[in-house]
Amino acid sequence: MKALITGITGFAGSHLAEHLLAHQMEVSGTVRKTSSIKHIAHLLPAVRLYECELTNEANVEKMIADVKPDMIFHLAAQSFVPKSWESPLETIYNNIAGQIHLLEAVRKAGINCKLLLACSSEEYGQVETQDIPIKETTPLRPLNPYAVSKITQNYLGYQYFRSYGMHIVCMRTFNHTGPRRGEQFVTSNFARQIVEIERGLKPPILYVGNLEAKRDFTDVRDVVRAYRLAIEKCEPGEVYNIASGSSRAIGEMLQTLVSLSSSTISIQEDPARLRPADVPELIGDYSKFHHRTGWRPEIPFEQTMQDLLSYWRAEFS
Ligand SMILES: C[C@H]1O[C@H](OP(=O)(O)OP(=O)(O)OC[C@H]2O[C@@H](n3cnc4c(=O)[nH]c(N)nc43)[C@H](O)[C@@H]2O)[C@@H](O)[C@@H](O)C1=O
Repeated sequence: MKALITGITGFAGSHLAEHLLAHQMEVSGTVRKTSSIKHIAHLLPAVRLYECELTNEANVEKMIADVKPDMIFHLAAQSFVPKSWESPLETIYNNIAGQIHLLEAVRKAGINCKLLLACSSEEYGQVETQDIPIKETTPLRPLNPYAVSKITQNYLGYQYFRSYGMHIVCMRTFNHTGPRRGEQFVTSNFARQIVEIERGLKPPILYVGNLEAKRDFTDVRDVVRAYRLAIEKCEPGEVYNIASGSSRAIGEMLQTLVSLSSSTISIQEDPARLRPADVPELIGDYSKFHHRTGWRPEIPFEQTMQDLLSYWRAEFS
Protein backbone atom coordinates (compact mmCIF):
# COMPACT_ATOMS: atom_id res chain seq x y z
CA MET A 1 0.00 0.00 0.00
CA LYS A 2 1.26 3.46 -0.94
CA ALA A 3 0.78 6.12 1.73
CA LEU A 4 1.36 9.82 1.17
CA ILE A 5 1.86 12.12 4.15
CA THR A 6 1.54 15.86 3.69
CA GLY A 7 3.66 17.52 6.35
CA ILE A 8 5.94 14.48 6.69
CA THR A 9 8.84 16.63 7.94
CA GLY A 10 6.81 17.90 10.88
CA PHE A 11 6.14 16.54 14.34
CA ALA A 12 3.21 14.15 13.80
CA GLY A 13 4.25 13.53 10.18
CA SER A 14 7.65 12.15 11.12
CA HIS A 15 6.16 9.83 13.77
CA LEU A 16 3.51 8.68 11.31
CA ALA A 17 6.15 7.91 8.69
CA GLU A 18 8.02 5.70 11.19
CA HIS A 19 4.79 3.96 12.18
CA LEU A 20 3.66 3.26 8.60
CA LEU A 21 7.10 1.98 7.57
CA ALA A 22 6.96 -0.39 10.56
CA HIS A 23 3.64 -1.61 9.11
CA GLN A 24 5.25 -2.43 5.76
CA MET A 25 3.75 0.47 3.85
CA GLU A 26 5.45 2.40 1.08
CA VAL A 27 5.73 5.95 2.39
CA SER A 28 6.01 9.21 0.44
CA GLY A 29 5.71 12.73 1.72
CA THR A 30 5.56 16.33 0.63
CA VAL A 31 8.30 18.77 1.58
CA ARG A 32 8.46 22.51 1.05
CA LYS A 33 11.58 24.26 -0.23
CA THR A 34 11.99 25.76 3.22
CA SER A 35 11.33 22.54 5.22
CA SER A 36 14.05 21.07 7.41
CA ILE A 37 14.25 17.29 6.91
CA LYS A 38 15.97 16.82 10.28
CA HIS A 39 13.09 14.78 11.78
CA ILE A 40 12.97 12.28 8.93
CA ALA A 41 16.62 12.15 7.86
CA HIS A 42 16.95 8.77 9.62
CA LEU A 43 14.14 7.36 7.42
CA LEU A 44 15.78 8.18 4.09
CA PRO A 45 15.82 6.66 1.55
CA ALA A 46 12.98 4.42 2.77
CA VAL A 47 10.61 7.36 2.48
CA ARG A 48 10.31 9.23 -0.84
CA LEU A 49 10.13 12.99 -0.66
CA TYR A 50 8.34 15.24 -3.16
CA GLU A 51 9.03 18.93 -3.19
CA CYS A 52 5.54 20.38 -3.32
CA GLU A 53 3.87 23.61 -2.21
CA LEU A 54 0.30 22.64 -1.39
CA THR A 55 -0.85 26.18 -2.20
CA ASN A 56 0.38 25.63 -5.77
CA GLU A 57 -2.34 23.79 -7.69
CA ALA A 58 -0.07 22.58 -10.52
CA ASN A 59 2.51 21.26 -8.02
CA VAL A 60 -0.14 19.24 -6.21
CA GLU A 61 -1.70 17.82 -9.39
CA LYS A 62 1.69 16.68 -10.65
CA MET A 63 2.65 15.15 -7.31
CA ILE A 64 -0.62 13.18 -7.04
CA ALA A 65 -0.32 12.00 -10.66
CA ASP A 66 3.26 10.81 -9.99
CA VAL A 67 2.68 9.14 -6.60
CA LYS A 68 -0.84 7.72 -7.20
CA PRO A 69 -1.23 7.02 -3.47
CA ASP A 70 -3.68 4.49 -2.02
CA MET A 71 -4.08 6.67 1.03
CA ILE A 72 -3.27 10.25 2.00
CA PHE A 73 -2.73 11.51 5.53
CA HIS A 74 -3.22 15.26 5.22
CA LEU A 75 -1.35 16.75 8.17
CA ALA A 76 0.33 19.84 6.66
CA ALA A 77 -1.09 23.06 8.08
CA GLN A 78 -0.34 26.31 9.86
CA SER A 79 -1.14 24.86 13.28
CA PHE A 80 0.04 27.43 15.85
CA VAL A 81 -2.96 29.20 17.34
CA PRO A 82 -1.19 32.53 18.20
CA LYS A 83 0.11 32.84 14.62
CA SER A 84 -3.45 32.57 13.40
CA TRP A 85 -4.28 35.83 15.20
CA GLU A 86 -1.18 37.55 13.82
CA SER A 87 -1.86 36.35 10.26
CA PRO A 88 -5.49 35.22 10.03
CA LEU A 89 -5.66 35.35 6.26
CA GLU A 90 -2.40 33.44 5.81
CA THR A 91 -3.64 30.71 8.17
CA ILE A 92 -7.00 30.41 6.46
CA TYR A 93 -5.46 30.58 3.00
CA ASN A 94 -2.72 28.01 3.65
CA ASN A 95 -4.97 25.53 5.37
CA ILE A 96 -7.89 25.79 2.97
CA ALA A 97 -6.11 26.27 -0.38
CA GLY A 98 -3.76 23.39 0.39
CA GLN A 99 -6.60 21.03 1.15
CA ILE A 100 -8.74 22.09 -1.82
CA HIS A 101 -5.81 21.50 -4.18
CA LEU A 102 -5.30 18.07 -2.68
CA LEU A 103 -8.98 17.10 -2.89
CA GLU A 104 -9.26 18.40 -6.45
CA ALA A 105 -6.07 16.64 -7.54
CA VAL A 106 -7.30 13.30 -6.18
CA ARG A 107 -10.74 13.81 -7.73
CA LYS A 108 -9.34 14.75 -11.14
CA ALA A 109 -6.80 11.90 -11.13
CA GLY A 110 -9.73 9.49 -10.68
CA ILE A 111 -7.66 7.31 -8.34
CA ASN A 112 -9.07 5.08 -5.63
CA CYS A 113 -7.52 6.83 -2.68
CA LYS A 114 -8.59 7.14 0.96
CA LEU A 115 -7.97 10.44 2.73
CA LEU A 116 -7.54 11.27 6.40
CA LEU A 117 -7.87 14.93 7.39
CA ALA A 118 -6.12 16.05 10.57
CA CYS A 119 -8.61 18.43 12.11
CA SER A 120 -8.64 19.66 15.69
CA SER A 121 -10.31 19.89 19.08
CA GLU A 122 -9.89 23.66 18.66
CA GLU A 123 -13.00 23.41 16.44
CA TYR A 124 -15.08 23.00 19.61
CA GLY A 125 -13.72 26.24 21.08
CA GLN A 126 -15.96 27.69 23.79
CA VAL A 127 -17.16 24.51 25.44
CA GLU A 128 -19.86 24.71 28.12
CA THR A 129 -19.54 22.64 31.33
CA GLN A 130 -22.45 20.42 30.30
CA ASP A 131 -20.63 19.57 27.03
CA ILE A 132 -17.71 17.88 28.85
CA PRO A 133 -16.49 15.30 27.92
CA ILE A 134 -16.80 16.57 24.35
CA LYS A 135 -18.51 14.33 21.82
CA GLU A 136 -18.37 14.77 18.05
CA THR A 137 -21.92 16.16 18.24
CA THR A 138 -20.92 19.03 20.55
CA PRO A 139 -21.55 22.43 18.88
CA LEU A 140 -18.55 24.12 17.25
CA ARG A 141 -17.87 27.58 18.72
CA PRO A 142 -14.42 28.54 17.37
CA LEU A 143 -12.32 31.09 19.28
CA ASN A 144 -9.52 31.77 16.79
CA PRO A 145 -8.86 31.84 13.01
CA TYR A 146 -6.99 28.51 13.19
CA ALA A 147 -10.12 26.84 14.58
CA VAL A 148 -12.19 28.35 11.76
CA SER A 149 -9.72 26.97 9.21
CA LYS A 150 -10.02 23.49 10.74
CA ILE A 151 -13.83 23.62 10.74
CA THR A 152 -13.64 24.55 7.05
CA GLN A 153 -11.25 21.68 6.32
CA ASN A 154 -13.60 19.39 8.21
CA TYR A 155 -16.67 20.48 6.22
CA LEU A 156 -14.83 20.43 2.91
CA GLY A 157 -14.05 16.80 3.66
CA TYR A 158 -17.73 16.15 4.30
CA GLN A 159 -18.75 17.99 1.15
CA TYR A 160 -16.32 16.04 -1.09
CA PHE A 161 -17.54 12.80 0.47
CA ARG A 162 -21.18 13.73 -0.23
CA SER A 163 -20.61 15.31 -3.66
CA TYR A 164 -18.17 12.81 -5.13
CA GLY A 165 -18.32 9.75 -2.86
CA MET A 166 -14.65 10.16 -1.94
CA HIS A 167 -13.40 8.10 1.03
CA ILE A 168 -12.59 10.86 3.54
CA VAL A 169 -12.38 10.55 7.33
CA CYS A 170 -11.88 13.49 9.61
CA MET A 171 -10.04 13.31 12.94
CA ARG A 172 -10.64 15.92 15.61
CA THR A 173 -7.36 15.39 17.40
CA PHE A 174 -6.92 16.91 20.84
CA ASN A 175 -3.52 18.22 22.02
CA HIS A 176 -0.70 15.80 21.41
CA THR A 177 2.93 15.93 22.29
CA GLY A 178 6.13 13.94 22.63
CA PRO A 179 9.63 13.96 21.15
CA ARG A 180 10.12 16.46 18.25
CA ARG A 181 7.16 18.64 19.28
CA GLY A 182 7.73 22.15 17.84
CA GLU A 183 9.22 24.45 20.42
CA GLN A 184 6.49 27.09 20.12
CA PHE A 185 3.88 24.70 21.60
CA VAL A 186 3.52 24.74 25.36
CA THR A 187 4.84 21.31 26.39
CA SER A 188 7.95 21.59 24.24
CA ASN A 189 8.48 25.23 25.06
CA PHE A 190 8.56 24.51 28.79
CA ALA A 191 10.68 21.36 28.37
CA ARG A 192 13.20 23.27 26.28
CA GLN A 193 13.40 26.09 28.82
CA ILE A 194 14.02 23.54 31.60
CA VAL A 195 16.86 21.94 29.65
CA GLU A 196 18.38 25.35 28.87
CA ILE A 197 18.28 26.10 32.61
CA GLU A 198 19.82 22.68 33.41
CA ARG A 199 22.66 23.42 31.00
CA GLY A 200 23.23 26.91 32.39
CA LEU A 201 22.23 28.44 29.06
CA LYS A 202 19.71 30.77 30.64
CA PRO A 203 18.89 32.11 34.11
CA PRO A 204 16.65 29.80 36.21
CA ILE A 205 13.42 31.61 35.29
CA LEU A 206 10.84 29.79 33.21
CA TYR A 207 8.45 32.07 31.30
CA VAL A 208 4.82 31.04 30.96
CA GLY A 209 1.46 32.18 29.62
CA ASN A 210 -1.96 31.09 30.88
CA LEU A 211 -1.44 28.22 33.34
CA GLU A 212 -5.17 27.88 34.10
CA ALA A 213 -6.25 26.46 30.72
CA LYS A 214 -6.92 22.72 30.77
CA ARG A 215 -5.96 20.50 27.89
CA ASP A 216 -6.44 16.82 27.02
CA PHE A 217 -2.97 15.51 26.05
CA THR A 218 -2.25 12.30 24.13
CA ASP A 219 1.18 10.99 23.15
CA VAL A 220 1.96 11.56 19.47
CA ARG A 221 2.85 7.88 19.07
CA ASP A 222 -0.65 6.91 20.19
CA VAL A 223 -2.07 9.51 17.80
CA VAL A 224 -0.28 8.19 14.72
CA ARG A 225 -1.40 4.66 15.57
CA ALA A 226 -4.93 6.06 15.66
CA TYR A 227 -4.44 7.63 12.22
CA ARG A 228 -3.48 4.29 10.65
CA LEU A 229 -6.46 2.55 12.25
CA ALA A 230 -8.72 5.39 11.14
CA ILE A 231 -7.81 5.09 7.50
CA GLU A 232 -8.14 1.31 7.67
CA LYS A 233 -11.38 1.07 9.65
CA CYS A 234 -13.34 4.31 9.91
CA GLU A 235 -16.46 5.17 8.02
CA PRO A 236 -16.02 7.78 5.28
CA GLY A 237 -17.83 11.06 5.82
CA GLU A 238 -17.56 10.67 9.58
CA VAL A 239 -15.63 12.64 12.18
CA TYR A 240 -13.86 11.07 15.18
CA ASN A 241 -12.32 12.51 18.35
CA ILE A 242 -8.79 11.39 19.23
CA ALA A 243 -8.17 12.17 22.88
CA SER A 244 -7.12 10.68 26.20
CA GLY A 245 -10.42 11.37 27.97
CA SER A 246 -8.89 13.43 30.77
CA SER A 247 -7.46 16.89 31.09
CA ARG A 248 -4.89 18.68 33.19
CA ALA A 249 -4.19 22.34 33.77
CA ILE A 250 -1.15 23.70 31.94
CA GLY A 251 0.23 24.55 35.41
CA GLU A 252 -0.03 20.85 36.42
CA MET A 253 1.75 19.81 33.25
CA LEU A 254 4.49 22.31 34.11
CA GLN A 255 4.80 20.86 37.63
CA THR A 256 5.22 17.36 36.15
CA LEU A 257 8.04 18.59 33.90
CA VAL A 258 9.74 20.53 36.70
CA SER A 259 9.53 17.47 38.99
CA LEU A 260 11.54 15.52 36.40
CA SER A 261 14.44 17.97 36.66
CA SER A 262 16.86 18.45 39.54
CA SER A 263 17.28 22.18 38.77
CA THR A 264 15.70 24.86 40.95
CA ILE A 265 13.40 26.86 38.71
CA SER A 266 11.21 29.90 39.33
CA ILE A 267 8.14 30.59 37.22
CA GLN A 268 7.29 34.00 35.75
CA GLU A 269 4.33 35.09 33.65
CA ASP A 270 5.23 36.68 30.33
CA PRO A 271 2.27 38.85 29.23
CA ALA A 272 3.30 38.37 25.57
CA ARG A 273 2.35 34.69 25.96
CA LEU A 274 -1.27 35.44 26.89
CA ARG A 275 -3.86 35.13 24.10
CA PRO A 276 -6.82 37.33 23.11
CA ALA A 277 -9.03 34.31 23.91
CA ASP A 278 -8.06 30.91 25.24
CA VAL A 279 -10.20 27.80 25.17
CA PRO A 280 -10.64 27.21 28.94
CA GLU A 281 -11.00 23.42 29.01
CA LEU A 282 -10.95 20.55 26.52
CA ILE A 283 -11.66 16.93 27.44
CA GLY A 284 -12.45 14.59 24.59
CA ASP A 285 -14.74 11.58 24.53
CA TYR A 286 -13.07 9.10 22.17
CA SER A 287 -15.66 6.31 22.55
CA LYS A 288 -16.92 6.63 18.95
CA PHE A 289 -13.41 5.94 17.65
CA HIS A 290 -12.80 3.23 20.25
CA HIS A 291 -15.96 1.33 19.23
CA ARG A 292 -14.94 1.49 15.59
CA THR A 293 -11.27 0.53 15.93
CA GLY A 294 -10.55 -0.76 19.46
CA TRP A 295 -8.01 2.08 19.92
CA ARG A 296 -7.25 3.52 23.29
CA PRO A 297 -4.25 5.59 24.36
CA GLU A 298 -1.45 3.49 25.86
CA ILE A 299 1.44 5.79 26.76
CA PRO A 300 1.10 7.40 30.22
CA PHE A 301 1.40 11.19 30.37
CA GLU A 302 4.44 11.05 32.70
CA GLN A 303 6.26 8.87 30.16
CA THR A 304 5.50 11.38 27.40
CA MET A 305 6.87 14.21 29.54
CA GLN A 306 9.99 12.18 30.35
CA ASP A 307 10.55 11.41 26.65
CA LEU A 308 10.04 15.05 25.71
CA LEU A 309 12.68 16.15 28.22
CA SER A 310 15.03 13.42 26.96
CA TYR A 311 14.51 14.74 23.43
CA TRP A 312 15.52 18.28 24.45
CA ARG A 313 18.44 17.01 26.53
CA ALA A 314 19.73 15.17 23.46
CA GLU A 315 19.24 18.31 21.34
CA PHE A 316 21.45 20.26 23.74
CA SER A 317 24.12 17.57 24.23
C1 LIG B 1 -5.50 20.64 19.41
C2 LIG B 1 -4.65 21.86 19.21
O1 LIG B 1 -3.52 21.76 20.05
C3 LIG B 1 -2.57 22.80 19.91
O2 LIG B 1 -3.17 24.06 20.20
P1 LIG B 1 -3.02 24.80 21.60
O3 LIG B 1 -3.91 24.15 22.61
O4 LIG B 1 -3.18 26.24 21.35
O5 LIG B 1 -1.51 24.43 21.98
P2 LIG B 1 -0.35 25.19 22.76
O6 LIG B 1 0.61 24.14 23.13
O7 LIG B 1 0.19 26.35 21.97
O8 LIG B 1 -1.10 25.80 24.03
C4 LIG B 1 -1.76 25.00 24.97
C5 LIG B 1 -2.24 25.84 26.12
O9 LIG B 1 -1.10 26.29 26.86
C6 LIG B 1 -1.25 27.67 27.19
N1 LIG B 1 0.08 28.23 27.44
C7 LIG B 1 0.52 28.71 28.64
N2 LIG B 1 1.79 29.16 28.51
C8 LIG B 1 2.15 28.95 27.20
C9 LIG B 1 3.34 29.21 26.50
O10 LIG B 1 4.31 29.74 27.04
N3 LIG B 1 3.35 28.84 25.18
C10 LIG B 1 2.27 28.26 24.56
N4 LIG B 1 2.34 27.89 23.26
N5 LIG B 1 1.11 28.02 25.23
C11 LIG B 1 1.06 28.36 26.53
C12 LIG B 1 -1.99 28.24 26.00
O11 LIG B 1 -2.58 29.49 26.32
C13 LIG B 1 -3.00 27.12 25.75
O12 LIG B 1 -4.08 27.26 26.62
C14 LIG B 1 -2.06 22.85 18.49
O13 LIG B 1 -1.44 21.62 18.16
C15 LIG B 1 -3.23 23.10 17.53
O14 LIG B 1 -2.74 23.00 16.21
C16 LIG B 1 -4.31 22.13 17.80
O15 LIG B 1 -4.97 21.67 16.87
